[in-house]
Amino acid sequence: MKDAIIIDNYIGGQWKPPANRERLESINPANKREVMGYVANSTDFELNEAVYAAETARLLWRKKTGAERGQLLVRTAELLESRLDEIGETMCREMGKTFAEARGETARGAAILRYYAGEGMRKIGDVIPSSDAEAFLFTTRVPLGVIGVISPWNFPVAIPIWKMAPALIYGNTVVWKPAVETAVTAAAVMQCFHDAGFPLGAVNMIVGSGAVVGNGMANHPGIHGITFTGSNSVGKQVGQAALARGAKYQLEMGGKNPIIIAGDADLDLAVDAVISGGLRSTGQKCTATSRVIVERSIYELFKTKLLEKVATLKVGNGMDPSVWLGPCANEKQLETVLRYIQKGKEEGAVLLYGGTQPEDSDLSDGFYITPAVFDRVESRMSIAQEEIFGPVLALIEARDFEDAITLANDTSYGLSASIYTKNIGNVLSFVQNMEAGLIRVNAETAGVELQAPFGGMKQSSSHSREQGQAAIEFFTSVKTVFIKP
Ligand SMILES: NC(=O)C1=CN([C@@H]2O[C@H](COP(=O)(O)OP(=O)(O)OC[C@H]3O[C@@H](n4cnc5c(N)ncnc54)[C@H](O)[C@@H]3O)[C@@H](O)[C@H]2O)C=CC1
Ligand SMILES: O=C(O)CCC(=O)C(=O)O
Repeated sequence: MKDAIIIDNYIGGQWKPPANRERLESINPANKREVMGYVANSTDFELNEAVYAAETARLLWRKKTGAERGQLLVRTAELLESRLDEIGETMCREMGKTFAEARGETARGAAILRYYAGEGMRKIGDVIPSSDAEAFLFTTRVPLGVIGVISPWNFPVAIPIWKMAPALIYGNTVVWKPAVETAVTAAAVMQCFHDAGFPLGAVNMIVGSGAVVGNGMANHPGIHGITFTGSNSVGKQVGQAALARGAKYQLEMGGKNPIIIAGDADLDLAVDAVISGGLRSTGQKCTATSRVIVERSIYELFKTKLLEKVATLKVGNGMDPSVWLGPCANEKQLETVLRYIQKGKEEGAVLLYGGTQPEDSDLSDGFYITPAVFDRVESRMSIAQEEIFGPVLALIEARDFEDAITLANDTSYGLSASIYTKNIGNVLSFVQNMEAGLIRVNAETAGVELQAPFGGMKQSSSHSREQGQAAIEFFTSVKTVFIKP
């Protein structure tokens, strides 16, 4: 067990304790007795200080060239890369995903920073023919100002970086509120920005509860744009607060992602995709597979193959290299998963495998759950409609391919979806009819590429897109310029 560390706020280029000296605990979900950090329980006081620092910094920051801003992002990427093991271990111990996944996510953070460093050198406008022969008409883009970033615990490095890197490269300054559950990992990321030498106040971090700091950010008149990833209920509150005061907002929220296994699919590959997409990170991805829609002709065979493989997955502490599935990230999440497993049984689905807390005494202090496979799930059931955010797979039988598409769309969410088939007609029908922002053919439902737009349809997002060049739409305003001699 390592010693717990103190996590302060980062404001105007300095680490500062909260004025009230209050702390919250961030604990290791693999062993709830291990406190990872005593993290700031900040209030509006620190939030105001950070917004002021960001506001003061923005006038200088926006005057730097894209190349100058990009150099700082590259330096941050280098620092993150030089600390992959350290940050990967902190993440694994603080939120439970395996060390390999945590290290991979940290490397992804570095790749995102490099990508956006390059954005500093790309075009930010268009020349448009004017109706006046003497005039020059063009568009340019300007930063929004101060950006509030509210991030969750499930991707504590990648998500904040894919929000902060584009915010910064396009000339905005940032106030970031990470999830308390992963504030120790967040501080390690923030330290990379600090060590890279960003101007004082360009990036700030305030640690505290969502109800106080997160809500305070959504309502703060000094925050010009707010980008959020998390639950639907909170996302909607953030969006409404921002709308009410005329600020720009971007919300990435839940998913209930389907994978369709068509009658002609390669079943071994499909099983691997369901396991990887549904159970990696203990199912705690908004892109995780949760509904497995299988055509009747191969349903029983697919089920047998899936169960065989699921039974081989080792549950345990993610720092053990032989472990495939770490604990749920926190106690509330474990309780949510257990509640849905109970509800699934009550509503008539058949629990074929898992869904229990392991009996192994070594695991008794962690938030562990064995991966669950439900059979005979019907689309109306809660486990087929509501986001669980855990290692729970719901098998749904489809009469035929058309029925599979109808079932796949039978949800209020529309984040990601995938299909396994060899039939080009099935592929085209899926591409045309699937209501989701990210659709993948012969691949798992998770697997976001940093250079491509990412976001959902229906209730999954505010209909905006993050990542890739799509990020410029949120983090800048278009200015149309007409010049006449
Ligand atoms: N889309 C995604 O990637 C995520 C989805 N979720 C979903 O949300 C469920 C609950 O997880 P939570 O961690 O409780 O999500 P959450 O939505 O409460 O937390 C996400 C972020 O919002 C902040 N927040 C909380 N209340 C706030 C408020 N009133 N105003 C502004 N910010 C606030 C949190 O501190 C955190 O930084 C999960 O079971 C899962 O279904 C959770 C995390 C990520
Ligand atoms: O699948 C991914 O890599 C991204 C998932 C995500 O954005 C999320 O869970 O919030």
